[in-house]
Amino acid sequence: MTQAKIGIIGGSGLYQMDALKDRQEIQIDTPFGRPSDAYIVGTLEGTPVAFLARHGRNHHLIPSELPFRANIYGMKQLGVEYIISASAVGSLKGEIKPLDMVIPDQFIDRTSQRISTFFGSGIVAHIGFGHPVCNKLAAILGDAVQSLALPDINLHRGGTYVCMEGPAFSTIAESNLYRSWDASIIGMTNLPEAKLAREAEIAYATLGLVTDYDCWHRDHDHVTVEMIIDNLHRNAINAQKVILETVKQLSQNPPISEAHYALKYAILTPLDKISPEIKENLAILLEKYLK
Ligand SMILES: CSC[C@H]1O[C@H](OP(=O)(O)O)[C@H](O)[C@@H]1O
Ligand SMILES: Nc1ncnc2[nH]cnc12
Repeated sequence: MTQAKIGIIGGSGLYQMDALKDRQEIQIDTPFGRPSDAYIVGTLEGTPVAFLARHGRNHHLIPSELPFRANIYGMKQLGVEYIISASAVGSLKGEIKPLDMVIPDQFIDRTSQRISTFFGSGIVAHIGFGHPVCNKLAAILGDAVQSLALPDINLHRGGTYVCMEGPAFSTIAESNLYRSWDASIIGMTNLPEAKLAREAEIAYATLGLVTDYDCWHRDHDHVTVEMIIDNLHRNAINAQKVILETVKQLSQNPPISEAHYALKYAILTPLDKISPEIKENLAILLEKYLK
């Protein structure tokens, strides 16, 4: 199978990378089912990357339906070691305005219907998740945004992303609750992805692309898809520039991330007590520990 060390997950509005050359569509089947769509593997200015549209290219999957495990496992099968995730988010702070970019360093889980682990059914592992984002990848992403100096767009390094279930947006009471927790942005997808990426020993960082002020701001209408569609398009153009620059910097100097050895001390079940079936299903995650 064609391999790529860098994976890109495109969210709402970002369904492809225009600059991707030598494209190959790769359909992958995983022990956790089919990913959201085919991976588009190709090169960005000479660097191999794998792109996946999180909701499918035609945006046909709601956040609760996303096959998160298959998406991350598929990336692992392609040899991905770094995932750059692009996501539309609502702002929970006055100083974070639509079209700004936020690189969160924390998450709060408000989901209820997601499977966020590869483990269970006979194998127990507990990864550390105090720092859910790879700080080295996040720094490269932030430097890429800064080096582009996009007019009128502020970069916010750090901040807490609230991951809600959706698909309906929040109530005012919920939005104000998250504000009282000092959270910065809200979305519906990134937490399960970040957790599974960590279990798969893939460094993960998010480029949050702000589309709205959710529903808490007195001077702004409550978020609707109709209201944010224009911002989604503008963000998708900016996101592609940032991703291109990030890939350039990352390929020149790929850092070793703590994510790359997240499973080293995480597995509690003795390896010789793990069934052959589990070993086969999780082969790609466990192979370096089973040698
Ligand atoms: C654009 S409306 C809400 C939708 O957008 C975000 O998607 P993604 O994170 O994939 O960019 C949010 O999480 C919701 O799924
Ligand atoms: N206000 C919001 N709430 C949840 N997800 C979002 N994605 C973009 N804006 C959002």
